[in-house]
Amino acid sequence: MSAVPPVAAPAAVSKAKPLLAATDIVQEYLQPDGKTLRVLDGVSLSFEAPSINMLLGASGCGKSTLLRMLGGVRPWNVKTPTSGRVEIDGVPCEGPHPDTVMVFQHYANRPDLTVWQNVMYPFSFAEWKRRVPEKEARERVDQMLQEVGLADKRDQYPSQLSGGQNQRVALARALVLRPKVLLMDEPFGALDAQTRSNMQSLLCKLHAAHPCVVVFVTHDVTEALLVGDRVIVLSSQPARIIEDIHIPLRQPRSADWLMSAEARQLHEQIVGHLRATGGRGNLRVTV
Ligand SMILES: Nc1ncnc2c1ncn2[C@@H]1O[C@H](COP(=O)(O)OP(=O)(O)OP(=O)(O)O)[C@@H](O)[C@H]1O
Repeated sequence: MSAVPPVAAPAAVSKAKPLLAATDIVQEYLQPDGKTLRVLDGVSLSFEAPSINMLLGASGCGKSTLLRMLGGVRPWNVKTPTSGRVEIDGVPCEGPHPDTVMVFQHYANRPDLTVWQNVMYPFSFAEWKRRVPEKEARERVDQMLQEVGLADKRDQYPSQLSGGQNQRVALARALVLRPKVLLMDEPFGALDAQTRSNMQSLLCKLHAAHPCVVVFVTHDVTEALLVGDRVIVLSSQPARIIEDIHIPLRQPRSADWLMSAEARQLHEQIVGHLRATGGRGNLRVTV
């Protein structure tokens, strides 16, 4: 009998840990009537490389719940997540993480601080004092204000700024920390169309200069297509992932591209999913 030739052992495949990963996430909330509301149902997502990832879904489906969870923000009286896990760089994320920052629609600028002081503000906390020497922090703030186009407003207060300018301050305060993960909850939702478009372009520019994983909640399909490298669509409550689209064309994407056959097909696909989920209102479709 001839000997069976030895089979070569497969080469070890080294797989980099994702920058951010959520695995089998279930979130349930106890309702005032004693019933349990399941909001997220087995959501798994992983983000390997710097990219802008848009999260779309009907109002109330659980987008903010998922986003806050990715940032380690836990409601004080609720076990979050009910089951499943979030990891940053392969390490379980149990609470707010220094490499993760959040930007909200209501930009949370301190009214008693100037623009410069607002962007410098995170460096007043012990963790950031330890991480970044004061001289470097000041240089970073000056540089960020240049990048967001607010160098000439550095001594003004938030009440003296427009909504778009205030959101630039919030974005500068987030990116000055050079985060690995930037979580954005409808950051441009309250802005007029022109300002919103300017902010979308600015975000793409800033992201190219400061690569990180951005997870961006929006109701706006056009915004998702213009800004996102990836568009993740959630079903209505309880949320599951029903579509995960990678957009190969690099930003900045033009309004002309939105009229292309490729963009129109993607738009129809996403809107179709959102409509099929029964989208309880609040779905903005702007193409
Ligand atoms: N701490 C909590 N306790 C109880 N229920 C909660 C809590 N936080 C959120 N919920 C419920 O979870 C559901 C999802 O809320 P969430 O804010 O995550 O949705 P969303 O998709 O971001 O909504 P929207 O698009 O309207 O902002 C809602 O029904 C909400 O009432």
